[in-house]
Amino acid sequence: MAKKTDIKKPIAKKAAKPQVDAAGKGELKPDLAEVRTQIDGIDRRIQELIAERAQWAHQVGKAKGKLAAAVDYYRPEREAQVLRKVVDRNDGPLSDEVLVRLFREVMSACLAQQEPLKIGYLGPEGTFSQQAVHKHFGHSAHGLPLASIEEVFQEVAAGNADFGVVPVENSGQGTIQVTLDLFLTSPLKICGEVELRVHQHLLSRSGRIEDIERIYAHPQAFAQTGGWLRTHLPKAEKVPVSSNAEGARRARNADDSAAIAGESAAHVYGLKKIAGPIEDRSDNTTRFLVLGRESFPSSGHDRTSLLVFIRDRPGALYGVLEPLARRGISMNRIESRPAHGHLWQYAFFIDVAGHRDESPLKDALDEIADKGDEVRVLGSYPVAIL
Ligand SMILES: O=C(O)C(=O)C[C@]1(C(=O)O)C=C[C@@H](O)C=C1
Repeated sequence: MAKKTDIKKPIAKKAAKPQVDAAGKGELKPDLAEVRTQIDGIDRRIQELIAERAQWAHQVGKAKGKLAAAVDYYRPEREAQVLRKVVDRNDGPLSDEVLVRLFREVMSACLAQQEPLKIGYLGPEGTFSQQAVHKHFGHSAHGLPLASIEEVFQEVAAGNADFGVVPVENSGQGTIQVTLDLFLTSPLKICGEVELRVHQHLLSRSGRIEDIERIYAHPQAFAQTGGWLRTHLPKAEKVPVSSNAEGARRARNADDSAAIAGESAAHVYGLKKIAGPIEDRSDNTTRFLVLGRESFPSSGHDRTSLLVFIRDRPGALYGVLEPLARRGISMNRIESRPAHGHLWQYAFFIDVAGHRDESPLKDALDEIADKGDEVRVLGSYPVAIL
């Protein structure tokens, strides 16, 4: 839980009066009807406050002037600041995760008053990408399931989706290379990141493990559950498919088939859970990036993704990293990919702390650009909040 900065307020103005319990053991318990009266009163106040907040959010919309579309009202840096304040104020009993989720939904609904945002993601429905969309944009945003990560890039670039959500790395399996490669040629900006705990489940029509001869899953899901599968279903045929939800869709049609997918796919495709969670590592987390067409200002706690094309000369990579290190800028990721069209030349994807418009990162980027290496800022965006 967050650092406590607030004085704890009473939960209700008037606490429910305790009573002696029916069994007469001397234990005090509150009167149920009175507790419910208190809850009714609080609910009324919460509802009034949510309505009042929605009216103010509408005023914010007007203050921004007459803008063309919903996408112009969305402010990721402001949302991050609102959520950080929620975490900072939290004094329990609900967890930071729960409160952030609730406040995200409130903001999502406030923004959708103008018009819901359209968010492209790797479909079909029931994928972890869809869960990431809900986690970051709330349920008032309109999800647009697309056939491939490439299509997510294309639809955002063409303006058919306001933003896109694409997976970029998994804590156990590493980088999703297709995503990085698409940045080599895309003009899109990264304007957010989402971290999602990924829980895999074995799902089938009957829910009986003894029926299973074939398993459908995305190659990443097979990699994340290899240990469990070797122990429990060593003889089953493994069929790789384009997404876990696609596997669930196939498993729906045959009693001898199962899919590895998230719980939401079980609901969407009417499957039963055979076992889960079955991932080999309990901290299995996937990081997603939010793609947009614009850059946003600093939120006060940001990360910047850079794409650096290194010319073939001694110490070239050092020349890029040294100005960052000298200023104490921490780097939490570096990844190289072959630069398209240049044999044996490499593009480096580097994530660093800070925002491109603020010192010390701004000064370091100016210095690197002066040396002649090509540095593209893919985006500066708020560090993921829970
Ligand atoms: O503060 C703003 O700019 C708003 O539009 C309000 C609000 C909110 O509900 O707090 C709604 C949507 C934006 O993405 C950010 C914040």
